[in-house]
Amino acid sequence: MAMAINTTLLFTPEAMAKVDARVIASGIPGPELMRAAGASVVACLLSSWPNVARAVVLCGPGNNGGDGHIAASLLAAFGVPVLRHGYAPRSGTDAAAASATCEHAILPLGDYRPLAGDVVIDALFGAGLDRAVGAEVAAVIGRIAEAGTPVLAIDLPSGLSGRTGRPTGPVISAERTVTFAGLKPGHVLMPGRELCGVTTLADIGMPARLVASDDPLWINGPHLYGPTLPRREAADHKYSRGHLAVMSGPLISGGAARLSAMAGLRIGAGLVTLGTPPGAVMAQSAHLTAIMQHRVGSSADLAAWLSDPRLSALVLGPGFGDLEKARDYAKVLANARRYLVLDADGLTAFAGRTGELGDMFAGETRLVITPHEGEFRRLFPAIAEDETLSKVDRARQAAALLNAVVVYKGADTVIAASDGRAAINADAPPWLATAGSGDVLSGVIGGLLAQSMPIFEAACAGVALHGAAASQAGPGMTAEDLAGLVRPPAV
Ligand SMILES: NC(=O)C1=CN([C@@H]2O[C@H](COP(=O)(O)OP(=O)(O)OC[C@H]3O[C@@H](n4cnc5c(N)ncnc54)[C@H](OP(=O)(O)O)[C@@H]3O)[C@@H](O)[C@H]2O)[C@@H](O)CC1
Ligand SMILES: Nc1ncnc2c1ncn2[C@@H]1O[C@H](COP(=O)(O)OP(=O)(O)O)[C@@H](O)[C@H]1O
Ligand SMILES: [K+]
Repeated sequence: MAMAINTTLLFTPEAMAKVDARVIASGIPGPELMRAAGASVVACLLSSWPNVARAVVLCGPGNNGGDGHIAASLLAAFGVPVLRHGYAPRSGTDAAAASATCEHAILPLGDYRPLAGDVVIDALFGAGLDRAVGAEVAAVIGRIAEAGTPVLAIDLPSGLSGRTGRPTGPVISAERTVTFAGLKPGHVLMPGRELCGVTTLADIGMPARLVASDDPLWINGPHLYGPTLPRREAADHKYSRGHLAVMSGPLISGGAARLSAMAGLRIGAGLVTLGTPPGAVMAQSAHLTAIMQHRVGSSADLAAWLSDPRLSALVLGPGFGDLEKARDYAKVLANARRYLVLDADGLTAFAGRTGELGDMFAGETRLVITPHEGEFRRLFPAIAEDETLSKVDRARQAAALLNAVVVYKGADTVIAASDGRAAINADAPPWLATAGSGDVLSGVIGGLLAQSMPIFEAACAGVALHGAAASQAGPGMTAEDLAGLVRPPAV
């Protein structure tokens, strides 16, 4: 039978509980899963800390604790000194059976004092955590952090929500985390990703067909967008590869639009034109070679330009400046049924007016918005303030409100569509946090839209390829370097 880890879907704790139930109902007993989970924890511990002096298993009352008991008994069998501190399992449960396999007594949690050479196995709470940990757990978390004792977390560091990636209160900071069958949002959303340390996904013998979920939530990657990437054909000519327009701001802030336009060209749009206000045309000309210009000073100019049907996608916002004009242009673009990437000033222009923006772009989804945290808060204050919502929930709600694809940026960029599909991008390097890198992203997405990629897939691919270019550039990268390194993958 094919056993599996699922490396593309993300499973909320609720979705993973359904997987568990399905697997057990299929005839694989819970204790067997627990034994495999405990064994994978031991394998990780012994390969990462081969010189461990003492393995200290902190065990909670549920199945997370059960995995810890299995690990404790295996480690003892291997001759590793073992200590168990924590709570007794509830009687009659799989965790109780697991606990009975270990002869070491369970000492009170509060009695644990870290020693040099200890490695802590955190088996207190995993997917079942639903509130802040109590004072006793908080105290031991504090002592471990103070002593700098390395922690290997089972499933999730205790105190971290697997759904939101946010701590519910005091939280373990792990060096490594071993989780099972599939990642949870909490492993990739910030700050969860950092609190987990290095996360390993272990195969515990669940049949592949059962490691599935109805929730359309993925890790971002080519499994989402690969089949829809623009294909290069021998008969291609520049017009067949799409025409992207980037609206330029005034003289003082034209660089942002240039970065965006350069990225659009690099990602493969056949033509890229700056729509430039008359006062900035000369200055832009001095900087441009492959990128063309068209004079656009008013909504009427823009509407006239859009009579060219080849102009299929536009970017509006980077360095744009004039908020009223941004609103007018967005309306013209919506009426002309063009694809629009709205970024930066284009987003600020609609603060307090998201209803208006959603109405403009009703019907087939043609709008992508790319807010960073500040812009998201400005646009959707009520959603942003709701502490019960994860970043995925927030992006999904915003997407549904606007009938748009939302690219909610950050170290854990979330891409969400109005139909509920969502992806989390977890591998962008931190040196992307540099002025102008967001302008490059809007151009990448715009360039892919101009090449007729479907809108959600274009946004996912844009975020992934933007991150890949940054990884290639390395630390010290500037937005100019980044725009120069963006490339379409070979298809
Ligand atoms: N998915 C898989 O593939 C597999 C999963 N497995 C493992 O199962 C784990 C999930 O087990 P689980 O459901 O028993 O939950 P777990 O995290 O042990 O919590 C236990 C109980 O603690 C309580 N509690 C909650 N918060 C609390 C707080 N702050 N302070 C105090 N108490 C708190 C709450 O009970 P309550 O007190 O509310 O009645 C809760 O029910 C999973 O993480 C993985 O390690 C593997 O064994 C096999 C394959
Ligand atoms: N710590 C980080 N790790 C990875 N990517 C990041 C990080 N911080 C920001 N980014 C990415 O860098 C880009 C910054 O965009 P933005 O904030 O709009 O910058 P700017 O307005 O200067 O262009 C986004 O793609 C964002 O997701
Ligand atoms: K844990």
